[in-house]
Amino acid sequence: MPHIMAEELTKIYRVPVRKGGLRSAFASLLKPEFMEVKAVDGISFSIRQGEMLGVIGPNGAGKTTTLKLLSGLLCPTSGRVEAAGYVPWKREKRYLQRISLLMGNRSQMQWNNTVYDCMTIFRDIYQVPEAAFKTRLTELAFMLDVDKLMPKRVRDLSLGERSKCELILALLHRPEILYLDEPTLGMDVTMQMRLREYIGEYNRRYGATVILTSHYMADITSLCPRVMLITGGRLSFDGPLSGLSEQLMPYKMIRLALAENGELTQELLDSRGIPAELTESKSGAYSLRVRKENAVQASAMLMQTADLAEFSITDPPVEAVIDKLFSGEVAR
Ligand SMILES: Nc1ncnc2c1ncn2[C@@H]1O[C@H](COP(=O)(O)OP(=O)(O)OP(=O)(O)O)[C@@H](O)[C@H]1O
Repeated sequence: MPHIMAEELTKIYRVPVRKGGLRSAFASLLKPEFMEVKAVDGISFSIRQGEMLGVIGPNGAGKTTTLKLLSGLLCPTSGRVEAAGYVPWKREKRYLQRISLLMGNRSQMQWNNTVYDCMTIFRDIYQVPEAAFKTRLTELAFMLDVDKLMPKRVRDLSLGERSKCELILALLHRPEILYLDEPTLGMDVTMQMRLREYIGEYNRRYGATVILTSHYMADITSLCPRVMLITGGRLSFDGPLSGLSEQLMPYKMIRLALAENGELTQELLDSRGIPAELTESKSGAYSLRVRKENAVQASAMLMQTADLAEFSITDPPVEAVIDKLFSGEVAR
């Protein structure tokens, strides 16, 4: 049985339309107009217990709305959703105790409290036994290097420090499902790596299901064997990362270096009918892009045409695929 499943999940926001000008402002008071924003548009998927899933997509694609629907912060407009045997939007206490929703751009902590006070408030809300609270807090604070922050007021923390404390709060009650929305936001590179390591470790140790959104591809590539790509509220891809590049960029990269005094130009490639596009050339080293179906033919022709010192053929890096997707260069 899947741990989480969604069927034709849809969320439409109803947003009041505000027009400029005094007359229109009065008119909209008397007869308000609304427009509909379809943030999530009929997506279906299922997730096994213990899976780590990365949700990616451009700004405004519907990633956060999906996490809010799964965690029960929002009620779907239509469709079905179930997690750990519960219907999230019913917000049953037993469900809320099994999950955590961490949003990198929102704080769960009261600004005037000390960090330690926030921890004890969460301990009480989730009824974490005192001994377990102490052990978990000590371990997490050590791992994330925040021991010294405990007496500090939340309003005095830097963004990265706050993100680390938010993660501790999210893990104190040892949830079996972690919904992480941009968890590494504002952290320096070392801390991002440490946090990733810990999330991986948490998943392995407790068999937790983790659903993660991030614009940092390293979060996704290092943690998530499976990715879902959401674009315009729809699920455009669900599968392994490598499959995503197959779908979005059906190309191979050829890198080669020529033996002394050789030169490779686009004109030469075209004149010999080699189906490849020269994308970079630097001191005798070249990068070429070829469509997958032409890779073998292009490689053979290159070997006949030029005196090669080095030759390799690879898939495009996933970061390049995502960059292209986010910049709108790849058809969605
Ligand atoms: N409370 C809301 N009311 C109205 N529209 C909303 C609301 N929240 C989100 N939207 C709209 O729904 C769409 C999806 O937003 P969502 O926050 O889910 O996207 P996202 O993929 O998480 O984006 P980002 O990567 O920028 O965080 C966007 O068009 C957004 O403007």
